[in-house]
Amino acid sequence: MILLRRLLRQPLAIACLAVITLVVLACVFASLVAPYDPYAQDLANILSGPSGTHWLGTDALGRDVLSRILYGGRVTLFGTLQAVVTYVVIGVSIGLIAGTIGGIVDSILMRVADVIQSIPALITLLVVLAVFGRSETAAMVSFGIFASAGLMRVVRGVSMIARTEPYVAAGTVAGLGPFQILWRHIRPAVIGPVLTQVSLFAGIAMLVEASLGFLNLGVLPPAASWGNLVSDAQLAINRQQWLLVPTGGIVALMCLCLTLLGIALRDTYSSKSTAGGKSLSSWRSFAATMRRVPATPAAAAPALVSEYSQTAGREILLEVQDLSVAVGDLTLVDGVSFDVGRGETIGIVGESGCGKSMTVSGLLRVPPPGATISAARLTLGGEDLLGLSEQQMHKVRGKRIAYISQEPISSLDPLHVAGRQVAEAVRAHRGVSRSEARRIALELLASVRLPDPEAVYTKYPHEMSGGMAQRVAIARALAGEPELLIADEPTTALDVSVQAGVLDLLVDLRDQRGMSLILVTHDWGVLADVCDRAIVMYAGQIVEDAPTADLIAAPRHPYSAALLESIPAKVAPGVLLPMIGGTVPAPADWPSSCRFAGRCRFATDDCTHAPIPLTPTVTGVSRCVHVDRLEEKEAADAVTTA
Ligand SMILES: Nc1ncnc2c1ncn2[C@@H]1O[C@H](COP(=O)(O)OP(=O)(O)OP(=O)(O)O)[C@@H](O)[C@H]1O
Repeated sequence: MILLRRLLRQPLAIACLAVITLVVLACVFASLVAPYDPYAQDLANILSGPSGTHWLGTDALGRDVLSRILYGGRVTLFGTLQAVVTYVVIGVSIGLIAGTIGGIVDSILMRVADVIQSIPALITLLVVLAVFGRSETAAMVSFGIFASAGLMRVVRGVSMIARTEPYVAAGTVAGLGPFQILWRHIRPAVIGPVLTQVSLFAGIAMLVEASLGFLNLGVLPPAASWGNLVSDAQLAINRQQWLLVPTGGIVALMCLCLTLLGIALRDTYSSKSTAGGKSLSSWRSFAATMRRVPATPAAAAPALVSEYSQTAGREILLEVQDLSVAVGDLTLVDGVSFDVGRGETIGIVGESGCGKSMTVSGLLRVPPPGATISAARLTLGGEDLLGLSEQQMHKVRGKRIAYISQEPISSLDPLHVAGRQVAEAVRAHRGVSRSEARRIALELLASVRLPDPEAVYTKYPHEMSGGMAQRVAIARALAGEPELLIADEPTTALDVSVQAGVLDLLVDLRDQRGMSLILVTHDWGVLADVCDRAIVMYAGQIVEDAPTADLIAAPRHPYSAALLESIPAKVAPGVLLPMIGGTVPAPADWPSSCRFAGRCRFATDDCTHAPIPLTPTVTGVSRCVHVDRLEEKEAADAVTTA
């Protein structure tokens, strides 16, 4: 609808649509509008030229040219339609299959397309006509098949790109099935380019049909088609040149209008396209299986046996052990282990590129293209998520574990109103009727404190502010009544004035619903205010995991300490903000020993020989051999302060 509305804002497109519609209707209803019988001859009035009685003149047998154009149009338009339908059915279905399934299926289908495209279409048409006894239907269907290879490539390309759109990934994580994703999100992305291609192809197919008629390979005289009318006009050209004007003109006019309409559609479509973005959003929408690996005791155990994990009465909801994400030989997340208790909030903190988002992608089993995930243990409420098939995991995502991204607007599909996207998730998870889903969606929009849920329901993402869109995304995440909500930097892209409101909302929803929260953040203020426990990540590993208050008061890893020292709020006015020298190394440069050693003021030779395991500290766990030096420093600082 948006496409149509935008198209109708272009005068040239309106004119082309009007001409095409008028001509098609006049041909379809030729028996009502044509002034004469197309076969009626008036031999006393041949090649007469335009007159009051014959507006477009008569042909060499005195037949009315206007009537023959209208009746002949039926044949040409029907032939064109046959080619277009074949082109669309084959091109769209194979393009969608190749683009959404990918892999070997895609390779095979694209090789088939290569073969089809390498066959010379016109020569093959002549063969088809010879074999099928001049059947125009066989010729036009064959032409549709040959041309469909081009459409296959277009649809495949668009659906591959659409598959990586943030709102498609968000839909997958929200628990929508592959067919719902295909119908709701990929189909609208494909419609624009398909309509453009169809319009351009229809012009070409019409020319091909007219050429067959011109060469007397289509319907035979006295039946009319636009092609054989041009042929008749050409035969009479020495006696009456006018005849070529209406017969050739109608073909030229229709081809021109179809081509201009195709160009207008293309412009409309490309101005509508939206940009993608980073995070889970730019990742693959159809998730991966997960490899089970044996636990490595040194890496996994300490995080799970820390004093905090053993707190009496603490009920563990999520347990992650030795989670790794790799792209080829490159490990991006390296043996991450932690757990989340029911109703708890865990913060994951670290500089950009430390693997926070990738850890979340691993948990959800939605890795970036080409990445593999492995873990020794992954359980939710005691259920082994590692053993689940992708179909079963799909039911967990969105329903039991929900996700909200840092890009609220791009996580919503620009083509659907907000309420519909929330209602769609409600239906996917609760299996209720449309009207019930609408009612629940309105309730959810109200629960995220949107002032006028009815009005928000009908808004498109581009009509919303970032804060409003994030509340809609949260409402959608709540559709499945999740036990765990993962929020990847949920306030980063928002205006400072609305950040606090969104965080308060998350905390209130957590408390009201008894949900657990995993917050990925760069912001220590958020950690201090909201999180029970903080997990500090550096270069794909957990380097410290401790209750937030303890970690902030006395960090047990030099990286945590350095991050805390560089918080602007902790630095006195006029004093230069301490910065951590250097940057996080790229995954290919991660050493097997301490990864922070190159930037660490405590680094010694001990740090650069062998992998450093996580070891228990008085507050949690730390991956540092100099924890005692940090503790000494803490004691010295305490004395100085006193
Ligand atoms: N598709 C990919 N292929 C290869 N490497 C990738 C891919 N996506 C991310 N990476 C790398 O993985 C590492 C971890 O990235 P990740 O996005 O998890 O970091 P992050 O801590 O979440 O950063 P940010 O705070 O900027 O979101 C980075 O070095 C990044 O360059």
